[in-house]
Amino acid sequence: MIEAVGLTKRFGAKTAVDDLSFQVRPGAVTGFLGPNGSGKSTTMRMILGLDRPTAGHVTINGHPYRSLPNAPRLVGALLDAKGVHGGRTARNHLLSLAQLAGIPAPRVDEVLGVVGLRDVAKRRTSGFSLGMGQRLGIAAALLGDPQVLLFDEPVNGLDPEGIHWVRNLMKMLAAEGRTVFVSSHLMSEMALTADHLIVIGRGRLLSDMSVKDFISANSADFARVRVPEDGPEDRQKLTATLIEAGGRVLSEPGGALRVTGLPLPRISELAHGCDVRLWELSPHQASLEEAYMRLTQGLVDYRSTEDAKEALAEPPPLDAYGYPLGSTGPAPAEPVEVPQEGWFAPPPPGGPGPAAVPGGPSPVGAPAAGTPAVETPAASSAEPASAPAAGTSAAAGAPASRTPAVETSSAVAAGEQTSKDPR
Ligand SMILES: Nc1ncnc2c1ncn2[C@@H]1O[C@H](COP(=O)(O)OP(=O)(O)OP(=O)(O)O)[C@@H](O)[C@H]1O
Repeated sequence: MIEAVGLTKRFGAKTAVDDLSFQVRPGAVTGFLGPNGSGKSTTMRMILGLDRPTAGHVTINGHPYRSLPNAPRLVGALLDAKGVHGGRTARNHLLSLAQLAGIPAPRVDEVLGVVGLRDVAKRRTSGFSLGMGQRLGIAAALLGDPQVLLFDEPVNGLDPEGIHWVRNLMKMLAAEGRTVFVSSHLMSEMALTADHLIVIGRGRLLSDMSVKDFISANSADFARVRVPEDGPEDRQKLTATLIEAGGRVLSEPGGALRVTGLPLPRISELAHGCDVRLWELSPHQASLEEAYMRLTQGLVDYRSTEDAKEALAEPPPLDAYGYPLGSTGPAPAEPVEVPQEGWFAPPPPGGPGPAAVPGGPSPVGAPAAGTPAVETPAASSAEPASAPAAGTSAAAGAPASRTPAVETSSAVAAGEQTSKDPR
């Protein structure tokens, strides 16, 4: 088991790791996630005794790495696959590591076979591709048949077959009772590989829980409801009924409704009660990537100036009609388009306002009594230029008289919304 307590690392004025405490248990793959520069590699380096903590400590099976008897046989790590002498062959590289750790030479050929490099064992590593280098780094980590394994971005540069292989390898190592700690930016891969997640942002712990709990904690599940396309009145009627029953409703560009706050059977009953036929009633849960983006998007240090989410990171608080609070000026001619992002469901009834759901479609507040509050929904992440621009310009506008939320919804209902549904 790896255990960090109050682990902190400063480089001059920069705090790379800030009071981190966590445990990585055996028998499971623990994913280590965080945006670029959040401190993952520094944490791994401290675990391996390569960086000295400024404060706190980290142990492996109760001992700091440097005090472990025969550490190379207990702990294997892939930190930087490029850290190899290019003039050596793959086999000689592993052989030198084996000799330093007192590992018998036949083990070298064994691990070369495991990582699929037997045919190129006698080639100099300077000619290796990125993926071959990663495989060699994994071979080095496996050399001592260790109980504790750390992998920093192991699938970096691997082809799909290689990624699949690493996934199975990690799972197999964990199933054998080993401790497997692996960092990655590939969320789809982590979702398939990891059992547990430790997520950090700017050096601090953001989350420490199972993958399943992480997704439920950081995403809003919703029901997608679709009525026949020839029935816009039915759509309005159903929307009003759902809101009256305590649900929250977003309107999708494709015509479907996203509903939270009501279980699926209740939605079905309510539709039946108001005599509206349904074409679709399906549950939706966010992916790990969506949940991760939702948790970390305010903590990303490096972001492209063309990144659509930049405009969504810290939306200003909005008033009941989707305009920035306290703004004044001429009303826009068109209904307001709100900042949009793919995975957001409406906030739960009585739940947090827009500031608590960064980047989500802005809740437009309670409508006049009896008026359905359909909110403009998520736009395609494949269309980054249009959706945020619309949201940003709306936020930047300074209207004096407000366009009520329901006008936005009726524009959507009438098919005037041009954004595509990302799903
Ligand atoms: N030796 C060093 N000297 C100064 N600053 C450092 C040093 N090592 C890391 N840092 C800084 O510490 C912070 C955390 O870096 P680290 O490499 O641990 O992040 P990371 O989460 O592994 O990033 P990535 O996902 O991009 O690999 C960064 O701001 C980095 O610039």
